[in-house]
Amino acid sequence: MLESVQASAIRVRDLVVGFGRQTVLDDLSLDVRRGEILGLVGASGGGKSVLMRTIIGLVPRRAGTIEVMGQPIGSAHDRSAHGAAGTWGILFQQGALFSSLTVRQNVQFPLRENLVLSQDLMDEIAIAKLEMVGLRAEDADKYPSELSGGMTKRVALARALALDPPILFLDEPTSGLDPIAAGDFDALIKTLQKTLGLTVLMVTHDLASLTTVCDRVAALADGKIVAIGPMRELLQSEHPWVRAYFHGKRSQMLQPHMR
Ligand SMILES: Nc1ncnc2c1ncn2[C@@H]1O[C@H](COP(=O)(O)OP(=O)(O)OP(=O)(O)O)[C@@H](O)[C@H]1O
Repeated sequence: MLESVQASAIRVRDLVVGFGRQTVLDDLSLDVRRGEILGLVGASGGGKSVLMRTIIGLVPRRAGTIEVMGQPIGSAHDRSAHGAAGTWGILFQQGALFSSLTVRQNVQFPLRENLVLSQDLMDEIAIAKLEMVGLRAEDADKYPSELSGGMTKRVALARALALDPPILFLDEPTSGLDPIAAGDFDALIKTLQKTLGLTVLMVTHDLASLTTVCDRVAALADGKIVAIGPMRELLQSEHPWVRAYFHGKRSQMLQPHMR
């Protein structure tokens, strides 16, 4: 396949990240291809969030290089959560909407922070983003406390998409949702990938998401990516942690056909 088709949206090489005497990421390399949804799995405390936070420049690194859309990412702390000029949007684990702001104001927050736009235009953009994630214009004046868990995630997603970023980081997007809401959210991510051409890096423990939404899955163990590929390849991996993760008792109970 042509190099340009396979070009990386995110390229990580020989990354080392640690805190004090603890090394969390140890010579880690990873490519996220443009336009793909890459799922990231790993043990609890294994460094998935640290990897994501390092890619967006929030955590300093000890060694290694990171490029996002061909641009080197510095090790500094000076990046906003929406990336330089909207390079990425982020959906953090808790959704984290501002409770004192309405849905509309939450979605407009990155616009206010990064651009100078008229209120009318910002209102138009907010409604367009809400509709994009399956919410109605009527929801715009609600406060976060008036939303269901699924709606909260959708508003957080609309906010992450406010600046039309080419890359989306999702940290356990379906955690806390019932299986139907989780399935709907997965379908939404897939639709956004197709319609907007988004590249998505998604930390998830949700086996259904890994199977149905992710083009490839990467497994993080011992501070490195120990396996990467389509789900069917991960299921064949001989790596002990990957085997334990996908073929352990709990996984088998949930997905008997995966054996
Ligand atoms: N700012 C920090 N200072 C010190 N140690 C940290 C910091 N951030 C993360 N760590 C440590 O790095 C390790 C990896 O944490 P991380 O949050 O990336 O795990 P994770 O794989 O995302 O886990 P989970 O699936 O439970 O969310 C943990 O041991 C954690 O205590």
